[in-house]
Amino acid sequence: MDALIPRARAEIAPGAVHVPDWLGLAEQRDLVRACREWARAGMRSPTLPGGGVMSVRTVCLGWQWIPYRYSRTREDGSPVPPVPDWLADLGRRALADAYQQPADDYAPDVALVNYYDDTAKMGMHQDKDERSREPVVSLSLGDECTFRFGNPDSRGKPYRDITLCSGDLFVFGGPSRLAHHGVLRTRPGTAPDTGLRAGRLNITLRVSGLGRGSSAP
Ligand SMILES: O=C(O)CCC(=O)C(=O)O
Ligand SMILES: [Fe+2]
Repeated sequence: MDALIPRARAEIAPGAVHVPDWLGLAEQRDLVRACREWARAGMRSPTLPGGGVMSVRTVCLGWQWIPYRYSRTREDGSPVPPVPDWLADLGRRALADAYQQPADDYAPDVALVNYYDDTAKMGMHQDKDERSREPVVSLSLGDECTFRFGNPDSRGKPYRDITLCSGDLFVFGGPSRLAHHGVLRTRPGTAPDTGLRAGRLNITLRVSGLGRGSSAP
């Protein structure tokens, strides 16, 4: 993005807030390093029930998201490592800053780390496999993308297309918690020096509402 034009915090829809440049470069680099560590377990492209394979590659913390449910174990049967406390703390700080009110009770227990290569995208969908309707916190790292944020009723209009850059925060909750959203495209070569060689990373924090000991619904 053109750094000469500061991008302002914006409410994209009721309960959906974009906070540009929320993370400083040092924090972005720390997160990229953490993602690289989590990715050592292997990042996979989820297969949809219809047989399609997503272009995004994902590694999960807390609960494994398998379209369209959650599991305590990964594909190979190994347990999913928990969301680290520092990441949940970051989620609380993000929510408080986005909504400009305390968020001490926010306790994300799911983190999806999505990696987009230069051609990956994500179709319009709702995040609705959680039992909780607590807000979703999303952090972007690496290349910019065009993010489409719509409405809860359909994949179509009204929606808004915004650019998410490295370090940007996007939160959606309240009336927008079940809004459809997707990633239309990334823009290769637009990242600052985050330590990521290519592509885009997105960390999505959610509250599963599934409880500690429970199994997937
Ligand atoms: O990559 C993004 O910005 C969005 C990711 C997303 O919507 C999801 O993982 O459900
Ligand atoms: Fe999503």
